[in-house]
Amino acid sequence: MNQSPIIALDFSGKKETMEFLDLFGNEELFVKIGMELFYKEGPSVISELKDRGHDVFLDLKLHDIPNTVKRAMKNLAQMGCDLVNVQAAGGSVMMEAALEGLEAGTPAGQTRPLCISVTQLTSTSEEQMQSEQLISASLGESVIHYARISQQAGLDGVVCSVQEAAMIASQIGTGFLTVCPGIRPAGAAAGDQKRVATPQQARESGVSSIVVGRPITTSATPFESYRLIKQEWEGGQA
Ligand SMILES: O=c1ccn([C@@H]2O[C@H](COP(=O)(O)O)[C@@H](O)[C@H]2O)c(=O)[nH]1
Repeated sequence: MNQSPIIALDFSGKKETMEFLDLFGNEELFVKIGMELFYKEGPSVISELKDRGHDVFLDLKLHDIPNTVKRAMKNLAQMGCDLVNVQAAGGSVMMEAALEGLEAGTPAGQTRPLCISVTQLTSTSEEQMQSEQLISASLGESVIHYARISQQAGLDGVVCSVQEAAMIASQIGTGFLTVCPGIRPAGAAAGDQKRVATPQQARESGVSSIVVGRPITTSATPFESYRLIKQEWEGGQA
């Protein structure tokens, strides 16, 4: 998978999104479309981003009965995105159905989008998980459990925080993707994120990919902020 930081394009519409991306010149990016942008603009925003040469993570976090997820994934597979996701809480049968849908919808001669599951949102604290989801395990145990059933269902990886990535790599294997939001350069506001880490901590923890939104999208100089985060993530010169 493309190792560049994944930029979360949490914008209200296509115009604002494309004006933001124009600031990056010809840079080939890995971008993430979430619910806000996709529900406003629909599939056309994916094809426009692909035409611009970007890799696309469609972050809709599907969570429904297996039949519904399978049929939805069949449609998503035809949109040309590179990475999609589901909620692990939907269960292993739902995750298997997601993969069946992706296989069925992928055009002949193309490879299916990678599919990962969300374990515990990076905006969730252990206290909140235990009191609101009534999970008595630790947050780390919950994430590992979800990662394990996701791998058994055939998924390619998980969304988790940097804090759980090394444990997943040691218990499940380094080939299993750990895609980590909640990334904040030192001193940046966490906002609604609870389990945060810097790009350097992400690199040192061996995560597969980082997802970064507001530290880039709300920056006065987005390309410069992206460049610095990428440099810290890669551990070298920009
Ligand atoms: O557990 C999760 C799953 C998804 N996200 C998404 O990542 C970005 C993070 O944006 P920031 O502005 O850097 O906080 C956002 O699009 C979320 O929907 C996540 O944060 N945590």
